[in-house]
Amino acid sequence: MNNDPLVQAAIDVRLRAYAPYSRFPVGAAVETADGRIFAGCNVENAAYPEGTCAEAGAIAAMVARGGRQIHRVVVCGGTDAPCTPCGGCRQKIREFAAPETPVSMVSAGGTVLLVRTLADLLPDSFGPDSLT
Ligand SMILES: O=c1ccn([C@H]2C[C@H](O)[C@@H](CO)O2)c(=O)[nH]1
Repeated sequence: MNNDPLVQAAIDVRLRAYAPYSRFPVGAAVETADGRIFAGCNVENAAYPEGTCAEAGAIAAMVARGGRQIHRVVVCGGTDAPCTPCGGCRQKIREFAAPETPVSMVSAGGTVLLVRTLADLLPDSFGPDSLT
């Protein structure tokens, strides 16, 4: 087990995922600069491309509560292989996180399988600062 509340949030929310097509439920949790935790799960759709990822749900929940800075991310894919964020989610995290922000991939039991920084996952990225 793991007593990190961010890990537990990702594990718990994964159980609420709606993934009838892929049968691959995912949970994600983000922690903001002020220590708040927001969680999200994947929500699939019969029109497949309309499905949304767990990370997108967690980020939307954060923004809806006024959060703007992600300090940590945890993703739980339920398998013993790390569930790394898809390319689109890496870019979504990039909008609100610094290059050194850790992204941890955990098992359903809370074992940390892999930790990468955002810059590891998305090198030479395009972000808000690129537009100024
Ligand atoms: O980091 C990830 C990887 C995959 N998925 C979802 C998308 C889809 O619903 C299912 C299979 O790809 O897993 C996520 O939510 N987050």
